[in-house]
Amino acid sequence: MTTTSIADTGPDIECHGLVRIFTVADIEVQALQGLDLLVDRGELVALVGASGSGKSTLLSILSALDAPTAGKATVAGRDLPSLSNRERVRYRREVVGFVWQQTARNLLPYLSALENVQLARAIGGDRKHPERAHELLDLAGVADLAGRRPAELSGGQQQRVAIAVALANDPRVLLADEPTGDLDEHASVEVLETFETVNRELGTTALLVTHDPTVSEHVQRTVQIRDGRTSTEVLRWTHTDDEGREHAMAEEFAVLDRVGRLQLPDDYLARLSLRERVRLRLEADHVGVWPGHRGAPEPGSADSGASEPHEASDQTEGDDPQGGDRG
Ligand SMILES: Nc1ncnc2c1ncn2[C@@H]1O[C@H](COP(=O)(O)OP(=O)(O)OP(=O)(O)O)[C@@H](O)[C@H]1O
Repeated sequence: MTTTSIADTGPDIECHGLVRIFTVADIEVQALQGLDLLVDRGELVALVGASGSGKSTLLSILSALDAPTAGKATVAGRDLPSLSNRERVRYRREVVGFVWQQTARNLLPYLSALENVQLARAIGGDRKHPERAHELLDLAGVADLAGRRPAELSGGQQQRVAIAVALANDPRVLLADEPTGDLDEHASVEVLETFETVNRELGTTALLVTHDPTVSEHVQRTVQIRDGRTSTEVLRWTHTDDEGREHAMAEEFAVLDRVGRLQLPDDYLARLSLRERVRLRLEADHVGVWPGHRGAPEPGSADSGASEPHEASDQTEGDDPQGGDRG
């Protein structure tokens, strides 16, 4: 469904400094600790991360099921924390579609695949185009199973019907929480390929939260979340060489937030014993990072002196990210 209130420019998902604190028995858990995330219109992005890193918390906020403690969360131009109850219902019906891990949350067991899609369309207010439900099942590769109920479908088939249901009202953004969590490898690939097809054919923006290591082969970007913040991203693209052969390319980046923070990968920290404080040096085209603890090797010769030990009086208190050698 196209509504005039949906923004046509800018990223489809925009989170800045997102914080979510849960308080249980006077103990605070910081599930999201200033998370930044941008997903452009038409992107297919996977969000991965260890258990407890904050993935489901983020998805609950983007689904407008939960509100952040602080920070900004915008989807298709809608400022989620400021939505009224009524706007939230419309948002969930018209702007976003959901695919959950559990079939019971996606499909009604006593309706056929086709009836599940038709019902979702009717709830969205469109009873005029019955052929659309067939088209969506066809897009998801399950048109021949239209008359079957969920119990008569395999797990992978159920999830592909669930994708058709999620698309019933032509949402701008598709959100999926562990959509392949209960599936074997073969069925997972079929479901991930269905997300790819939907993204390619309909241009629907999609964010898939997953533990599935094979997801990276099916998306343009994999964002890693660590301790409630996005830490690294892997971008993928196809390079065509001079002989016309296509090569799948990938490169990993650290995420730099708006105030210049980044998380170094765990294995870098371990390999160089980086902890507590590090020395930084600004070079012509890069920034060097060295261990900063006492006895650690000093950076090699350099004339910039950006992070050399220096008189404390040269520095405004709090300006020195390394803390210098003030001990
Ligand atoms: N309702 C809640 N009350 C208290 N703490 C919560 C609540 N929901 C999540 N948390 C805590 O917030 C942190 C992030 O949880 P979250 O479920 O977002 O992680 P996750 O990355 O989705 O994990 P998993 O992959 O296991 O689903 C965890 O420490 C979790 O215990």
